[in-house]
Amino acid sequence: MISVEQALQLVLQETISFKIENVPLLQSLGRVLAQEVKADRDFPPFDRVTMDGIAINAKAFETGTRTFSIAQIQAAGQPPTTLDNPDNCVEVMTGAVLPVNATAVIRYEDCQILKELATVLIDHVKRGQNIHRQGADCLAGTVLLMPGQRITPAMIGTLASVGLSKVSVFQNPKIAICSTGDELVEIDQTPLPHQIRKSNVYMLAAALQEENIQASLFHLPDEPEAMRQQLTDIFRENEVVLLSGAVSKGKFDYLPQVLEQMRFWPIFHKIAQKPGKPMLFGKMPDGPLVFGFPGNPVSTFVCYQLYFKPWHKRCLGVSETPLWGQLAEDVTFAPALTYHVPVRLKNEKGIWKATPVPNTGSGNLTSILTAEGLLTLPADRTDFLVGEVFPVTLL
Ligand SMILES: Nc1nc2c(c(=O)[nH]1)N[C@H]1C(S)=C(S)[C@@H](COP(=O)(O)OP(=O)(O)OC[C@H]3O[C@@H](n4cnc5c(N)ncnc54)[C@H](O)[C@@H]3O)O[C@H]1N2
Ligand code: MOO
Ligand SMILES: [Mg+2]
Repeated sequence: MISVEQALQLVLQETISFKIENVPLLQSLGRVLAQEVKADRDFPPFDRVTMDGIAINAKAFETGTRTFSIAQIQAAGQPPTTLDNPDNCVEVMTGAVLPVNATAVIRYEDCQILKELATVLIDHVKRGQNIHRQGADCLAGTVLLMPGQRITPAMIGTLASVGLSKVSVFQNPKIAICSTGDELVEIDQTPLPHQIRKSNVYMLAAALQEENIQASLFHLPDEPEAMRQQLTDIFRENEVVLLSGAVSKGKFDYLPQVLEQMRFWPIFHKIAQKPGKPMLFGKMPDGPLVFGFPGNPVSTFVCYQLYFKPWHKRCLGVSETPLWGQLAEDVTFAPALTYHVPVRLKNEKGIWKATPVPNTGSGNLTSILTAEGLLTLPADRTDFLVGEVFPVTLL
């Protein structure tokens, strides 16, 4: 059995290159950028007036002029006028181009305007005041965004500013999610007393939806030949297959043996962890990558979070910032397994305090309803004390 660290490393070694597609700007929200984005011009592209008021040549103020003749009015969106006499001023609006020869802008609140004359009421005027200088934010050619960034509303604003009506984003792989097990019925059916409704596949589909991936859902019966036939079709059509269940030691856990008959290339089966010990991972020759998550709902969910998600991020080039949480209660866990404890998280003065949620085992889906993260406690210890710090994965 391999360790959590080894398992993660083996999963991350199997990254694949996603195709790139061009989508209309607004459809790129939440997708991952696949192109470098540079400023197409200086930002701001001209000396921009930042207050409504009058533009003057500051030299005239310095030599004692206080009252200026209003020569023109300049709105935003107009080409710049020229201040050809230092005794004149131009009324300028926020967003307007600074008139040629003007070197300072004085707010209307600091002037008195009477007919065609503007008198400055303040004693100090600094050259460059209320002017956003051309290129002050960035110069043309500056790299603003890099591939691997998830597109946010603020980024949409930047993409719009540089004129990208279409954006290159990574295409997601075709993913299938398969439930297994004859005890499962569809969610719109009334289960018999010995049956349960499928939940894992919906949980996985929803988690993928958060990543903007629409997966197709399948169900495999506990019958090897039918399982093999269905998998043949699923493997032909998909680049990644997420399976839930049938990977442990039960008489009807046919998945490992069926996959073996199909020339599946196992990379690992079983990880020294709880939950999720029987996880299976490998690939089909010239076919999809296969994540075989253990069927217990919490195990499926935890393995998705700890192995699929980092794999997906790595494929997209999305960087991850490791997070740490401080145990808020003592925990004892004797087995020589890494223990992923579902925790509630509370930030106290910049430190994430992690409180384990009551947990009755990995069959209990409701135990992770209140959890906000998983605190990963190492396999080589039994007692974990309040105040100790461990890696956290946000859920
Ligand atoms: N003798 C041993 N038995 C078990 C071991 C072991 O090491 N030795 N490991 C246990 C652990 S840990 C886990 S986790 C489970 C994993 O089992 P499987 O991957 O084989 O999954 P199943 O047996 O098919 O199902 C387990 C459990 O989960 C329910 N399930 C499955 N799929 C769904 C679904 N789509 N929606 C809702 N619930 C689902 C299923 O009904 C079972 O209750 O094995 C332990 N056993
Ligand atoms: O590890 Mo199993 O994943 O505890 O239920
Ligand atoms: Mg089983």
